[in-house]
Amino acid sequence: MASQPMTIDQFPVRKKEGPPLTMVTAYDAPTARLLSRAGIDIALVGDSVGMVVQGLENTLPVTIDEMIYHTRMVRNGLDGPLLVADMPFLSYQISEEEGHRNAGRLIKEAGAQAVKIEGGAEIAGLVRRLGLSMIPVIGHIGMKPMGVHQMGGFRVQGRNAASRRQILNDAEALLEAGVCALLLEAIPASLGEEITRLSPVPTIGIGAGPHTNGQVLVFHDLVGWTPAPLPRFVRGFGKAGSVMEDALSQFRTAVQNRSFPAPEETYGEEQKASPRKTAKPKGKDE
Ligand SMILES: Nc1nc(=O)c2c([nH]1)NC[C@@H]1CN(c3ccc(C(=O)N[C@@H](CCC(=O)O)C(=O)O)cc3)CN21
Ligand SMILES: CC(C)C(=O)C(=O)O
Ligand SMILES: [Mg+2]
Repeated sequence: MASQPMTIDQFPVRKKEGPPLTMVTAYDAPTARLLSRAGIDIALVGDSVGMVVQGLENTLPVTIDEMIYHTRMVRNGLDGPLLVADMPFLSYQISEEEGHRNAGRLIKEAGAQAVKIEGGAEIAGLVRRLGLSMIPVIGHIGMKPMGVHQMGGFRVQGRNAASRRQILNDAEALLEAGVCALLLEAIPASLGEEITRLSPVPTIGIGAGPHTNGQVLVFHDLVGWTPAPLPRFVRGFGKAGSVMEDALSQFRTAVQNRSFPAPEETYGEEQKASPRKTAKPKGKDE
């Protein structure tokens, strides 16, 4: 259960003391309720919705209107975790003005409390501009899934000296521009450690090793609802996929052998209290 609602002013504190931050993706209200009940710190409405929910091969087709729609649904079920929304592909790359308008929509129309943006030094101007509108930004560096075509697939980043230097430069530029946290994706643990050491704000890692100030995973991956093969950094903490599949096959069997619906699951012609669901004593029906 959520104790104190999570807010961004607690980030510097959680960097220094307390347990590592937990962030999990959510795309709808029922999932938001689960995160809230489990005491997760941050709900991320990720553009991974394109892959995980829409069934696409990458995140590029996701639109700002889809992100607003999903962020609203999450907001409606959320009680406690901080609400962060991803800026999708082409919602901020064309101009700072467009980025400003779209980040503002996620806050104003959808109820996000911060936005997350893939990019390094090239988005520093936008981060500063959003800061002037008091919109908190999480910078997302390392593997940036929107670069899938440039990378030729989803590839671990920062493994050679030049790439490592570039990611460190990006981290420094974002920190200078005033990000409230850094999300580090698919980089060697030693680089995750180095950025965490130089950063005054929390780092949250996904495939960035054990030294970051928090960890994030995609909901469907961590509950065991994503088909194999999974990236190396995923741990399936549950078996939600097989639990739901089992419920579905039980339903199919029960319908086919006519054990469902049973009499107590069936309406008579008279109004009758259901023995399971109402407190009305038996025999007092009108
Ligand atoms: N379900 C899901 N989980 C995610 O973590 C996730 C998404 N979707 N969609 C958006 C991005 C894309 N992500 C990905 C996708 C694939 C790999 C992957 O295949 N990694 C390989 C390593 C590749 C290499 O060695 O360079 C692996 O085996 O870990 C990693 C991150 C992370 N994000
Ligand atoms: C994987 C996380 C960090 C993300 O950006 C997303 O879910 O879109
Ligand atoms: Mg994303």
